[in-house]
Amino acid sequence: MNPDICRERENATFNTETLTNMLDGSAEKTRRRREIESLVINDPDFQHDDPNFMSRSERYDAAVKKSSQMIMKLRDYGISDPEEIYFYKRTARRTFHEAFGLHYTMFLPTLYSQCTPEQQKKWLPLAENFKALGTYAQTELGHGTHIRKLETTATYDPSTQEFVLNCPTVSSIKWWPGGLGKTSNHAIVLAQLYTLGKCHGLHAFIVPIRCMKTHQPLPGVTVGDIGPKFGFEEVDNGYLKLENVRIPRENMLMKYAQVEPDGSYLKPPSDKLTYGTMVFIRAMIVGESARALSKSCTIAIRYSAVRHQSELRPGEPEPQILDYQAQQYKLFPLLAAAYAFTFVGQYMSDTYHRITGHINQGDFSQLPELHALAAGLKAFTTWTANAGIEVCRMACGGHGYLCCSGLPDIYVTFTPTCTYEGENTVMMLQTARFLVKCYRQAREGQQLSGTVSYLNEQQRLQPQPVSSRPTVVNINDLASLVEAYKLRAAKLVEVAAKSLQGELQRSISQEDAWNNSSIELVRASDAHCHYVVVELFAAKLSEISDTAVHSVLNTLALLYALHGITLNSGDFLQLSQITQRIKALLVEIRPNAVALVDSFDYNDEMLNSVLGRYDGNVYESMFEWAKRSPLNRTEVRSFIIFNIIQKK
Ligand SMILES: CCCCCCCC/C=C\CCCC(=O)SCCNC(=O)CCNC(=O)[C@H](O)C(C)(C)COP(=O)(O)OP(=O)(O)OC[C@H]1O[C@@H](n2cnc3c(N)ncnc32)[C@H](O)[C@@H]1OP(=O)(O)O
Ligand SMILES: Cc1cc2nc3c(=O)[nH]c(=O)nc-3n(C[C@H](O)[C@H](O)[C@H](O)COP(=O)(O)OP(=O)(O)OC[C@H]3O[C@@H](n4cnc5c(N)ncnc54)[C@H](O)[C@@H]3O)c2cc1C
Repeated sequence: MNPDICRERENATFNTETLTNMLDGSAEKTRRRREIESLVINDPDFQHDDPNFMSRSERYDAAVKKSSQMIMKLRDYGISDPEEIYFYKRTARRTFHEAFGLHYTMFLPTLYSQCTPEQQKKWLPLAENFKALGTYAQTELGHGTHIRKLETTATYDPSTQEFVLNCPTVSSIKWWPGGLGKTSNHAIVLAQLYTLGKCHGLHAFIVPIRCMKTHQPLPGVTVGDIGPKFGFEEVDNGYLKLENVRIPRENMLMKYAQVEPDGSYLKPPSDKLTYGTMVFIRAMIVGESARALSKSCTIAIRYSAVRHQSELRPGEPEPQILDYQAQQYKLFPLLAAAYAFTFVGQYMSDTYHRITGHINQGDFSQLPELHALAAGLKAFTTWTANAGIEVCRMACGGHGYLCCSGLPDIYVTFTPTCTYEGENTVMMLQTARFLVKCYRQAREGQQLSGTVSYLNEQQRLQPQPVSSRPTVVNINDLASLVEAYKLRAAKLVEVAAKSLQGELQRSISQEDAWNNSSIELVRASDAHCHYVVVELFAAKLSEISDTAVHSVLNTLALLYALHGITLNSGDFLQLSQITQRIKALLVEIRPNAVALVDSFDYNDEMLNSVLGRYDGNVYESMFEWAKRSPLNRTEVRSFIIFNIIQKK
């Protein structure tokens, strides 16, 4: 064990196992998680070479094999709990997505949430036994964000009681769905529904695309892979062109809207229920932001504890780079954000399941807030985590740029979360739409609830414009900082609402007024989400009984809140005092930095990083990894080429 990393662990002021248990929910949950992870770690079938040594095709083939093995093994182990399946899979797939990913994350959830009981009786056994292997085909070449303008059509033919699906233009070709290129034999296709000559907008249909016996594309189906991407090499994102493909009427997902055999249309309680799967994934991505950022911090902080470089005091040995204030200022706010997002991810998941429970009982009243919260937190956390992974990579110097560091793979796998499932800017504007509506309701004296109730508070406190009030904070008191974030959010929501109002008074259209206020609208959503994150971090602290753990997390929470103020100093005051306080907090966190990342409890296999190894023996393992590179399988390669050139 590297002596530096040993010393770091000896210096910790809290028990990492206590914090790990808290993150898992209990000591028993930690034990069970580790037990499941060890099933993968000790399984020779999952001890394979680094995908970075493979071609794209080899990576895809290996991913399909792994997905298949996981299905069989989970069955053999009798593991059926969704959370335990997730622990098993995330250990086996390490940093990468799996070939069957869309089947699990979007195809199955759509069947669960949008099929009638009769449809579930038919399709769930097929899908749960992987006879029907599916994807979620919504995006087209011409439209990803503006889904009301998607062009694929599903036209009802009452004479045969079938829908006829068509992609009438090049821009209507389905493009991007994961698992579409080679893997899936079915797709949930989002198409404009036409019946009795009228268009009823976007609805979901189960469309067979390949023969379940031969896996060949079915008649009228053109399907394939869209080619190499920035990352996601294990996933065959594909294209799909449908030409007069007929499906039975019963293949329209009819839990909320129906088409009768005669073609008459029965509309849903809300036309946004078709969008339900997207809300689910957005809510789940918040937790993925926490995991990607916490893995990156684990790698960068452990490496910074064993890397010695440069000279801090003349004549002294080279210090650990973790002792540089500049290195601490890069990494510790991200460590704080990783903990913050872990708690927000838990809150978002709980809130999603609570509200969808009400929706399943027919109460749709909280759907707008769920949509706004999932959209905003997905954008807020992925933008922060995306930038943070890059900071962690660069904080590791040249070795961070090596694939064996794990950081490039984490980055290229995570970065599309800022785009898919709702492009982040668009998502922030969706949240802003909800905030402006709530602001206006508060002004009219309506009582708000949930995460926007502060808009009532700010109205009651002082009727004059919120934006005129100074923000004074006690920079050592988290509750005071939460109030500052709340006031900032209220201010920026008011600024955005007043910008809209001003634009409208210039007698331009609602739409132009909206577009001309987009900067303020996005900033208002960002401030709202930032307040929610800080508030949830503070709320979590109140649940922690262990004084040592409470103390170290309180320090992280103060750092997260104060650092956020420096990033948005225009919205707050007292900058110099805050900078000094931040420096003092960095010093406080320093002895616990490694213990804090240890508490995330990522085993080396899942971390997949020679820099972030638990034992800190970085250089030895880097050299071993490099020697396994395919280019090193032969000594004389470029020399032969060189000789050929020389002889010409
Ligand atoms: C288990 C872990 C999983 C995590 C990892 C997963 C890995 C998987 C890898 C990749 C998967 C990627 C899959 C995809 O990308 S699928 C495609 C995703 N596409 C999108 O997200 C499209 C984004 N665009 C939209 O959602 C919409 O176009 C829109 C931007 C929201 C606009 O929609 P629309 O034009 O209809 O709406 P308006 O803006 O006019 O608003 C009208 C009212 O509707 C409300 N609204 C909008 N959307 C929703 C919704 N989803 N739910 C509820 N309500 C919604 C909106 O608030 C307006 O309400 P109001 O009352 O103000 O009128
Ligand atoms: C790795 C990956 C996996 C994917 N998997 C799937 C999948 O399985 N199934 C599926 O259906 N799709 C999938 N997608 C597609 C994804 O959902 C879309 O790319 C995403 O919705 C963004 O749409 P777009 O690509 O059309 O971008 P656009 O909407 O064209 O965005 C381009 C730019 O325009 C801006 N913009 C657009 N509209 C507005 C607006 N109203 N106001 C302000 N600015 C605006 C955006 O902010 C952005 O900067 C995947 C994408 C990726 C990268």
